[in-house]
Amino acid sequence: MAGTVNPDLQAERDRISFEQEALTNAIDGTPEKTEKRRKYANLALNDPDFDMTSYNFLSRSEKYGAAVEKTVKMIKKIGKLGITDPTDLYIYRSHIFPNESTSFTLHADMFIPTLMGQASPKQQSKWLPKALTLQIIGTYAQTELGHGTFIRGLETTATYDEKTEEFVIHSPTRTSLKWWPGNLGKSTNHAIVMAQLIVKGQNYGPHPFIVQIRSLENHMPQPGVTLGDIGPKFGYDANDNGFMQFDHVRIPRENMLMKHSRVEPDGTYIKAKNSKLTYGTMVFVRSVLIRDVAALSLAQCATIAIRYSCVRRQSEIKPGAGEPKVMDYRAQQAKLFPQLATAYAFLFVAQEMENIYFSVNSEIDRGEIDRLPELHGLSSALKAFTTDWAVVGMEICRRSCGGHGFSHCSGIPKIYVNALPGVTYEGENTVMYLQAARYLVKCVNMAKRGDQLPGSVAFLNKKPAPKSSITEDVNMVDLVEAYRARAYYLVHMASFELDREIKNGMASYDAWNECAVALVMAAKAYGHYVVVEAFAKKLETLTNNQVPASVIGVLTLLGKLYALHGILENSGDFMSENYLSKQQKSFIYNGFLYALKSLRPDAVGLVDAFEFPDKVLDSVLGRYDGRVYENMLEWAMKDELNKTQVHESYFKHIRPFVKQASKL
Ligand SMILES: CCCCCCCCCCCCCCCCCCCCC/C=C/C(=O)SCCNC(=O)CCNC(=O)[C@H](O)C(C)(C)COP(=O)(O)OP(=O)(O)OC[C@H]1O[C@@H](n2cnc3c(N)ncnc32)[C@H](O)[C@@H]1OP(=O)(O)O
Ligand SMILES: Cc1cc2nc3c(=O)[nH]c(=O)nc-3n(C[C@H](O)[C@H](O)[C@H](O)COP(=O)(O)OP(=O)(O)OC[C@H]3O[C@@H](n4cnc5c(N)ncnc54)[C@H](O)[C@@H]3O)c2cc1C
Repeated sequence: MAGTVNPDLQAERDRISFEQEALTNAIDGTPEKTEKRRKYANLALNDPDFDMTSYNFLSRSEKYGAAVEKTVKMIKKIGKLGITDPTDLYIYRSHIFPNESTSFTLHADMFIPTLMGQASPKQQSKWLPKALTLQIIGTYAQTELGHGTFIRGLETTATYDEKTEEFVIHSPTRTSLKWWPGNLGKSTNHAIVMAQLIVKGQNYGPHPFIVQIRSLENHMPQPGVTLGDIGPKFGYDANDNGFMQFDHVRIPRENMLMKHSRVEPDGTYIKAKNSKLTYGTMVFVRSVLIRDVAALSLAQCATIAIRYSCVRRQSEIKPGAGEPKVMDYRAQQAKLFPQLATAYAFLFVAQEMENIYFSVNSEIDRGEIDRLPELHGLSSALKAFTTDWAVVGMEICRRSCGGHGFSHCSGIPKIYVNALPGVTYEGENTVMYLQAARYLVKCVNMAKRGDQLPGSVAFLNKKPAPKSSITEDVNMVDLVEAYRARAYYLVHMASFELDREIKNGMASYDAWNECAVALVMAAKAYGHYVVVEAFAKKLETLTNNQVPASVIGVLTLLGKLYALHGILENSGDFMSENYLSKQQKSFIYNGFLYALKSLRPDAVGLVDAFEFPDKVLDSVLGRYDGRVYENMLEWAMKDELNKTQVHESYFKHIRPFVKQASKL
């Protein structure tokens, strides 16, 4: 019956043990934040102007065209509605473009943040009003055909000409072509270009420059600029990731973004307090990705897979007793509940990362840069750790939907391919782990000298107990301590290996490469520890804020499940040096099984609490009403192949072939 909820799903909702609204508030951060999210989400969702053809049935060019059309409509609405706060804008946008790029994604997420973080106040007053009102539309053009990771290896040059007080932007080689920048192929007319700054023959390294790349009149490339789209990709269809070549393009001196370092008219170079401040936009996006790409994408896939698993019936548990919901198979719970718990864990650690980002950033704005290394180390580790696990988890969710998980009707492929490049962009994950490890190794040496380490690395100041105190009644405190111990030992082990190679006469750079396996393991263990600890801290905060006990109860189970699952998956680490005994390992295993069983009745409630609207999930399998079978056929009929009964290729190829074959 249309309009009613599938009784199997309704039965799940009827037995939820906790106060769902309070949990939703905890996910959002506060009740006020929930209210705000709902307000801006509903503005987008209830607007008939944004009811467009389903994304899944469009060609790449149509997807791009639809994105441009929707983007322009959205911008007009934003003006009318007077939405200005970045978070409100983000909520509004993400309900119009769920798991898709807008034509101005890079403009909003990197071009404007770069102007805010890298331009001097005078430059900001010139460029920001134009950017905020879309008189200019920009992207962030750093990566080249030959170099993405190694920014110091970029080949694009910005050579200062003192006579004209201009920079000459040039692409000297084929590998220096800018390659990948989002929205560069077709949409934008300006770019922040990262180029090697050359003044009086001296190279001062990569710096940001603002360059007009297309005419504001007819959108044709500016003289000396060659532009295009880089072609089809694994996903990200609506985004016109592009290429760009410069042939001695002149820009005024004032177009170098000069908040941190400057070039005076006479060519005098004034260097930044820390040259890595130039990389600030990447740190910002890495911090944001943890929630907006890793946590939310995984939470959406878990929602789809768990709802569907409560509607899907298959096989038998007890012979002859009928087909159970696939959610009732313990093996299905063991696949999906850890993904659900991970989504929660990533949402909570993202809240912490956001607080740290803003606090360190305001210190930087005051000229205090002491905490920059921690911000870089932590955001690198968490960006890599959360995106790595999110894509693994999303694939597990997809498989848990059986065959239908492979269809776009599940909604999972779209979410997955949108999140997948998060493991590569903004710093390839292995490279990010190694950056975090670089910081951790330094911290070990500082701790050895007796320095007190800050925030997330303070754990390196105190040697953990040699044995875990985990008992049969596993609790969050012991679990956090186990993760702390694992991170401590793996970081020390990597640091020890490095020192040993160097003492044995190896050059430090070769030793670094030799020890990369241990260093990556150490950074992963650090990321894992930070996530588990953030979960425990969130539980503490919620308890202190008198959140209902039912919510604390179910979240504690989820927190434990996340931590227990991680130990089972990495038991070698935890059992080395007998930190965890065989008996304790059995406590962990039993605790895991207990958590699966205990969470089962609340599974649907726990995903409903995320409040992803159907329009965002765009999933027949994960519909709120659970009416999956009633809608699959209708969905499939939208495909172009179903527009005619007999495809034209039959007349062109099959019929002539069959006719000919029948004559033989
Ligand atoms: C948190 C805020 C929440 C806000 C909420 C408000 C809501 C607002 C809404 C916002 C919208 C959100 C939307 C989210 C969706 C986002 C989608 C965006 C689409 C993204 C598209 C993709 C774009 C890109 O990919 S851009 C290109 C990115 N490229 C990279 O990341 C390149 C990676 N490489 C590097 O970063 C470096 O080159 C590196 C680190 C690998 C090495 O650099 P190096 O120059 O070779 O340096 P090295 O010699 O190794 O190190 C020297 C020294 O410097 C330290 N270091 C390096 N980097 C940094 C840094 N960034 N900061 C500080 N320190 C740094 C390094 O550790 C060394 O230190 P020492 O050991 O002490 O010498
Ligand atoms: C969808 C998408 C959107 C993008 N958008 C933008 C954009 O808007 N603007 C922009 O400027 N760029 C953009 N990029 C580019 C992106 O930032 C780079 O691809 C990314 O930083 C990785 O760099 P790379 O491609 O050079 O990888 P590589 O560095 O070539 O990586 C290849 C392999 O080498 C390994 N490796 C490299 N260096 C090291 C090392 N030091 N130690 C150990 N292993 C190493 C890596 O781990 C990886 O396995 C985008 C990319 C994608 C996929």
